[in-house]
Amino acid sequence: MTATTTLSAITLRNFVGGRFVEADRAFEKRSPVDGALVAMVAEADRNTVDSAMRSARTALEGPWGRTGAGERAALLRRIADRIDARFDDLLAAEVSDTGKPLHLARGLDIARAAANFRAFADMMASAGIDSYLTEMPDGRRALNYALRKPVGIVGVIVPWNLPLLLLTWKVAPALACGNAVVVKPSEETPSSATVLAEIMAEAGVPEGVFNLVHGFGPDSAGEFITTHPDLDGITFTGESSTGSTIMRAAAPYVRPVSFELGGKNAALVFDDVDIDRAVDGLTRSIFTNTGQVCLCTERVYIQRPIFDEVVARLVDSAEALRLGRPEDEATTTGPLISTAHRQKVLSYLELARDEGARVVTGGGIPDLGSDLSGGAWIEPTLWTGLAHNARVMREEVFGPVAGLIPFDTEEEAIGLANDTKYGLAASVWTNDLERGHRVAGSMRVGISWVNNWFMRDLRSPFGGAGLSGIGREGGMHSLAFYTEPTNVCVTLSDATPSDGRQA
Ligand SMILES: NC(=O)C1=CN([C@@H]2O[C@H](COP(=O)(O)OP(=O)(O)OC[C@H]3O[C@@H](n4cnc5c(N)ncnc54)[C@H](O)[C@@H]3O)[C@@H](O)[C@H]2O)C=CC1
Ligand SMILES: O=C(O)/C=C/C=C(\O)C(=O)O
Repeated sequence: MTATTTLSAITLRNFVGGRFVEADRAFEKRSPVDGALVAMVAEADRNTVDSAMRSARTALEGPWGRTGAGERAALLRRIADRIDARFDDLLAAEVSDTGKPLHLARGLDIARAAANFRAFADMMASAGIDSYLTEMPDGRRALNYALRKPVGIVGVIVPWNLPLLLLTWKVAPALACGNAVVVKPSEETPSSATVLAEIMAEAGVPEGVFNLVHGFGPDSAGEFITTHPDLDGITFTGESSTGSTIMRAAAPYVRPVSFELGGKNAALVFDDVDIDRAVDGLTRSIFTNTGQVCLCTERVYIQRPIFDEVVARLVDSAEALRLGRPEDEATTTGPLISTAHRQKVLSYLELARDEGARVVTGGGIPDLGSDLSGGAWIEPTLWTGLAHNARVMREEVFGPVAGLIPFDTEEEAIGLANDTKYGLAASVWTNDLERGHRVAGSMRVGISWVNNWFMRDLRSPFGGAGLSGIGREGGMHSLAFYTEPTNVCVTLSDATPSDGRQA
């Protein structure tokens, strides 16, 4: 993506204080399908971010700061209804930015955006509060209860892989809890967030509660948000090293952060498994969204007696994937997000070869004809023959790739899967229920699936251990992050001394 000063064709603007505003600079968003220009995007400068922060503060100090949970839940439902009404606009926006297949964006990204608002509306409307009847040793009694208050202004910074899904996963609970937000989508995916800003206005979200600023990370909108003195908390999804940078920005102000970062997720395939089911699940877990989901599998450990068969079946599945234009219903797999990201993925494929991998399918740039030659296409790729400690088996690639490694015993497989600095997700494939529970429970990760992948319950904790993040979101975990409790302790009865006098 290139920065430019051409302003005449700006199509996507920043949304501050309830209206779209002008900017002095703009950048191009190009399609990863064929390199065509998708939009000129207004880049927010420091003043625009300042103004977003002021609008957010004004909203918090106004009627928004006094809304009840029921009122906010009703607002979230109106937003969800508007997402349904603008479904096709969101779909078009998401697909033109990412190049992902229409059916994927329809079934996953846009559907989840509405579901995120409805789920947190339900949770907020029905959530109780912490309360304790306290009995002191001397006989005094009190009622403790914790009021849930908004954190304040929350900076929401999200990546390009599941743009609307991840944005709404954070905005929905933040608004449910009464916060105001300043959000920055990735520079690669500005479109669906802009439609969401329109939806916020249509649904009646008060001015200043939802602010959208476009731009990059360092020395741009991302940095201006995370270093802003008036910010109260940061929620971020993206690369682990960006998480470190944002943590440093948060440190001087001791701001709460919630991070969902990278992964190097393992799948463990035992020889008692139903191979059809495992191959189907692994194919999805390696290649969905062209491998650009933080939960995707990049390491597959397969028990030795079925290793050759599973490898052959996975190769067949990878070769059956159809790369092509998103609007073609037969397309299973889109491009990577950009040619810059493809360069990174290709450098890992080169590294795999240098480290001694045997590439069993894929490994390069496909020839999809001259129409698509300007896109960020890459072949679904699998390799074998690498030791578990090879660099490419330890670092996140974030593409449609995986390394396949045999193992002998359950203990060995658990050790291999857990031998990583990441700790986001794992999947276990077995027909032995006891083993499924045992192995899934011993994974050092935030989410561990047995015989499935990416089946989500929005009430469950979501996040990662180690380099994969800090904290959890989802259900009550989101309500905990997006609120600041004030515990109130009220005396119910004073102590009664043993001789009967009042204390
Ligand atoms: N969920 C995940 O695990 C993801 C991992 N990645 C990996 O990260 C690599 C880089 O992709 P990026 O989109 O550049 O990820 P990133 O982590 O740099 O960007 C994510 C978001 O953070 C913003 N950002 C970047 N630097 C920032 C800073 N210093 N302060 C505040 N905001 C900042 C970006 O503008 C974007 O909105 C990819 O090649 C991929 O391997 C990318 C996206 C998601
Ligand atoms: O289901 C979710 O809430 C999130 C899924 C994926 C990511 O967080 C990611 O790919 O970054």
